[in-house]
This record gives sequence, C-alpha cells and structure tokens, in this order.
Amino acid sequence: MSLQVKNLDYQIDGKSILEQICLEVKDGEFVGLVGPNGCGKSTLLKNIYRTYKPGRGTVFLNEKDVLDFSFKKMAGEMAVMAQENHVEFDFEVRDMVMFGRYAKKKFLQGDSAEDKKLCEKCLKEVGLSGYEHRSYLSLSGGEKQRVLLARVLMQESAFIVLDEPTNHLDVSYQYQIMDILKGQDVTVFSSIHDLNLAALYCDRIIFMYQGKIVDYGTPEEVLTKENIREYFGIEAQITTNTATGKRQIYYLPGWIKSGKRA
Ligand SMILES: Nc1ncnc2c1ncn2[C@@H]1O[C@H](COP(=O)(O)OP(=O)(O)OP(=O)(O)O)[C@@H](O)[C@H]1O
Repeated sequence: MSLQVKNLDYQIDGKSILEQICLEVKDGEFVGLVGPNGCGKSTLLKNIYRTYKPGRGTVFLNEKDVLDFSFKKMAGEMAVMAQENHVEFDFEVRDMVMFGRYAKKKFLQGDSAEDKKLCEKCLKEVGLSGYEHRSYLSLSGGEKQRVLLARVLMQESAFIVLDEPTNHLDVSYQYQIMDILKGQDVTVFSSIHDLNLAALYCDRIIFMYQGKIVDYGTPEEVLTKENIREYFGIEAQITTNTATGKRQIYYLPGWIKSGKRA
C-alpha cells in the first residue's frame, strides 16, 4: 500500500498551517515525520486519515483519492493511532481492541472465534495479556497507548498511520512498540519526536518546519547537525552507534557553546 500527498494546503481560521505538502511513502516503507512542536505534523496526519479535508491538494492511497473511500473501506485500508483518543464511555480492554475488526464485519455480526484469538494475540504482542476485562479508563497512559496499538494491529490493514506512538511509554515499551511496528509486513507513516528512535527504525524521514517539508531522505541524510540546529535550535553531536550501526544523536545544552554553565 502506497501513500502520495500532492500539493496539499490546509488552513485553520484563515491561518495557513500546511503549505504545498508533497510526499510519498512507498509500499512496505517505514517513514517517519519529524519536526518541532507546532510545525504541523498532526495536522498533516489528520488530512491523511481524513479527520480534516485539505483546502487544496489530494491524498492518494494506492493512487486512489482517499476522499472517494467510504469510511468502512478506509478503515479496511488504513489503521490509525491518533494522538488524542478521548473515550467518552468506558469499555473493557477487549472491546476496545475488538473495535479494530469493524471494517471486516457485516452489520451486527458478532465476534468470531478467530477474532477472539487474534485479539488475544494482539494484546499479548503489546504486553497486555490478562487485561481483557480491565476497564479502559482505569489504565495508565502507557497501558492505554498499548491497547490502542493492539487495536491498530487487530485491523490487519496494509497501511498504518501513527501520531507519536511512543508518547507516554517508558523506554522499554518505546523500543518494544517500534519493534512490533517494524516487524509488521505493512507500510508505516508515523510522526516521531525522538530522533534517535527515528534514526533506528525509519527507512526514510520527512522533516517538517513551519508547515512545510524542508528535507527528506534516509536518517543519515536528514538527521544532520545542521538540520537539528536550524529547525530545533539545539546543538548536537552525531556519531554512529557501534551496536546498531545507526545514527546516535547527543544533544548539547547552550552553555557548552558559551562555555558558561547556567
Ligand atoms: N484547531 C486548531 N485551531 C487553531 N490552531 C490550530 C488548531 N489545530 C492546530 N493548530 C495550530 O496548527 C499548528 C500545527 O499544529 P500541529 O498539532 O499539527 O503540530 P505538531 O507538529 O503536531 O505539534 P506537536 O509536535 O506539538 O504535536 C500549531 O501552531 C497549532 O497551534
């Protein structure tokens, strides 16, 4: 499953939030979206998963305009883990995960033995076996995040879009979740704050700044000292991690440059 965004603009209350966005995620790629707070990552993802309708431009999934998909068809093609997941009513964890099967069911069709087995497998994969009957609202932030990932896996879609999937997670689950995503035979497009995680897991990275794409390429091409200084305003030291062979970024406080510690 491939994604193409062509000439996308988006405004909120007359203010331009996204400008001339063009990007491509090829079938089977794991592409990260990085950039400072407020640069437009979530807004771009919302345009892709249709919470927002572009002011101009088009989002294509396998060369078809996403606006032509029915909601059910869309749910079958694309699984989404958004940043805000307000749940008004409480549900058991098992039900939250089962919602991922919506696109695969007929009206009022119940859960099959296969669905139940898959639900157990997905919960196990995110480290939540035994949580089936817990109330979703009683979970910690990290546990909720993992339930939402289990729901995404339950959808068995060929394309997964995630907005900051490692938010709320402790360091061990951050890596576990990224490993799970990387191990899926699907296309992944995800915003990621942690540039070291992006360097480790992404095939390509798209760098955003002030509503525009300012760079894209492999982690080695994009995660440079210059880009980090220019767009995040922080100095960095970059090495190659000898264990992973990937970029390792160390951030440097301002006083290193001035020589005066605060
Ligand atoms: N509903 C809204 N009304 C007004 N401004 C908005 C709205 N939603 C987003 N914005 C603004 O659009 C800009 C982009 O926001 P967005 O959430 O897409 O950024 P982001 O890159 O995902 O940020 P973060 O890294 O902090 O999650 C920000 O300046 C934000 O304040």
